Amino acid sequence: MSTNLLILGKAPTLSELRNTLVRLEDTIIFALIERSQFKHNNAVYKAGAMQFKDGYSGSFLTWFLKEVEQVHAKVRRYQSPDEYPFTSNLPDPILPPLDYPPVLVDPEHININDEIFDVYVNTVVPGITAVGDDKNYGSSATRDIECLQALSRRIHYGKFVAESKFQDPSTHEEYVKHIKEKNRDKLMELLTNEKVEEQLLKRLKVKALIYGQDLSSAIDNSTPNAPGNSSCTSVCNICDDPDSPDRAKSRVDYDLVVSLYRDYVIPLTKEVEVEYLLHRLD
Ligand SMILES: O=C(O)C(=O)C[C@]1(C(=O)O)C=C[C@@H](O)C=C1
Repeated sequence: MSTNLLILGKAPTLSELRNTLVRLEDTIIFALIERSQFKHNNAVYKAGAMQFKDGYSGSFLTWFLKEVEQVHAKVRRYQSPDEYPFTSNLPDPILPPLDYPPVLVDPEHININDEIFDVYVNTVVPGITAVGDDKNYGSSATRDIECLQALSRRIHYGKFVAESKFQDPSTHEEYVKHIKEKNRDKLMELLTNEKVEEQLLKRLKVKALIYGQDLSSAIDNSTPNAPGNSSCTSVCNICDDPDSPDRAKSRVDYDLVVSLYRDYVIPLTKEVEVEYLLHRLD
């Protein structure tokens, strides 16, 4: 987990927030790599597939998530303004509250974890894992929870990003106008920075290529396209050829990581930003 900017006593700047988003890319890629070592294991996600002694009829993942969140709630995880639970009716913390300086104005307490859970279980997991069942249910669900928490934190960070954009004197009046008119499209247009998105997707591909490598081949100089091999000309020194044998050996499909961000992580972050802004003046 990266340094928590939110207990430092001042509102983080947009560039500090973007640095946190960049660090979270690493957390998310490694979490996906960890999950992808196990098969799909559909029994983890299917309600009723596993028999609970207490008669619980949901899925193993939802049961596990609830148990984990109960413990985390007790040590005040969800009092941090960048942490959002997936389950409800959680216990109160057993520790005194921490004093977070108020940065957000979030009257609706926006939480889109249901949507994140749905995308993760139905799209991400089948995409990053091999078909089949290897019975590693506990290990798979543990990794799932790590992925879900990292994705949720990243996406809900959109609130802080939106707040910093709202406070920026160069665009403040425009934001106020669109918020007052409840103009969702104009807000989306104003907060979108295509260049930042483009750079992010490029960086992500390089990271996923590098982090996904099997390093046992990288230290063998005779391996074509191994990092350090002078014949490789790509930016990260790793072959990006879809037919390369290195690609088949990658621990995670880098194009899938890029499409996860392009199709879900960035759009959901922007959805959080717009929702937050729409209620900013309530
Ligand atoms: O960095 C920003 O300005 C953001 O709002 C974050 C983010 C993202 O999700 O990475 C979302 C919207 C922008 O178009 C660019 C990037």
